[in-house]
Amino acid sequence: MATSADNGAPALEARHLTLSWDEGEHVVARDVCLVVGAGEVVCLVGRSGCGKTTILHALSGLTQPLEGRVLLHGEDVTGRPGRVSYMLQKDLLLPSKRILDNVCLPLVIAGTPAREARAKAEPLFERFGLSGTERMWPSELSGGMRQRAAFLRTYLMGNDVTLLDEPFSALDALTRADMRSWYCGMSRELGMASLAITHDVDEAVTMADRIYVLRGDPRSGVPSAIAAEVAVPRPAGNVSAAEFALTPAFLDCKREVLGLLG
Ligand SMILES: Nc1ncnc2c1ncn2[C@@H]1O[C@H](COP(=O)(O)OP(=O)(O)OP(=O)(O)O)[C@@H](O)[C@H]1O
Repeated sequence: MATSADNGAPALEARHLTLSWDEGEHVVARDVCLVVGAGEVVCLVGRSGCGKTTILHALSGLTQPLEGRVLLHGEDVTGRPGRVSYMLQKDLLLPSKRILDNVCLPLVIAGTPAREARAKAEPLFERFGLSGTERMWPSELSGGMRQRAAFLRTYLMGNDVTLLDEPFSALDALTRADMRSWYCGMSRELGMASLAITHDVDEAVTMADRIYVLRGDPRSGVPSAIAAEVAVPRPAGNVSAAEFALTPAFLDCKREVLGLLG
């Protein structure tokens, strides 16, 4: 696992988080520990309702854990929002703004003059596969292109840790597969630390370097916990995600994760 260059600490670390949505009345997850290094894509998988989003909220600082700490490059940021990027299923592009102005929004909100923000964003359009869309409206773009624009907007927030809450699930199957490959390549290339939650085991094995398996049933009073950490045997060289999905290594890993989910 890669660590940040400056102090050797992981980009993101959760230490013994215990979480609740109602200040301790109902515990959703207990003693959650995980790390994500720079240049890594990590998935957190678990059945619906087991507490994945609750964990992501705590990691983003939107909520305060009952116990435990969240560290960014070794710094305690527990309960402090705004330090990591957060990608949702919906792209949340503003329909009344052209794509260039949409992706510039975080910079403009942070006080960067619009002209300067555009100058910073424009050179990135090609890298994000968005060339030619600068002057277009969100309604003119396909779902995949809109999602790329949302990723560029997130990237411009300047955080090197990104949390993803099932960001591809609103896309059709083919676009979803393309976007996963594209995103993971981009995230690794830029040295970002990405943590994605999903209940789709195929998606997790396709995307991740490592998978944390979350198990429990908080609705029945059984708080979730990390049952295991599984390393994904990523194929060497230029093997496409579709080809990887047909290999024994992929199927073995998928079987292991499904077994752990119970
Ligand atoms: N405000 C709330 N009121 C009642 N129950 C809640 C609230 N917030 C979370 N929960 C409960 O906490 C548990 C965890 O919810 P969470 O959304 O984190 O799960 P999840 O794994 O992300 O689910 P999904 O995959 O369906 O999105 C669920 O059992 C849910 O019912």
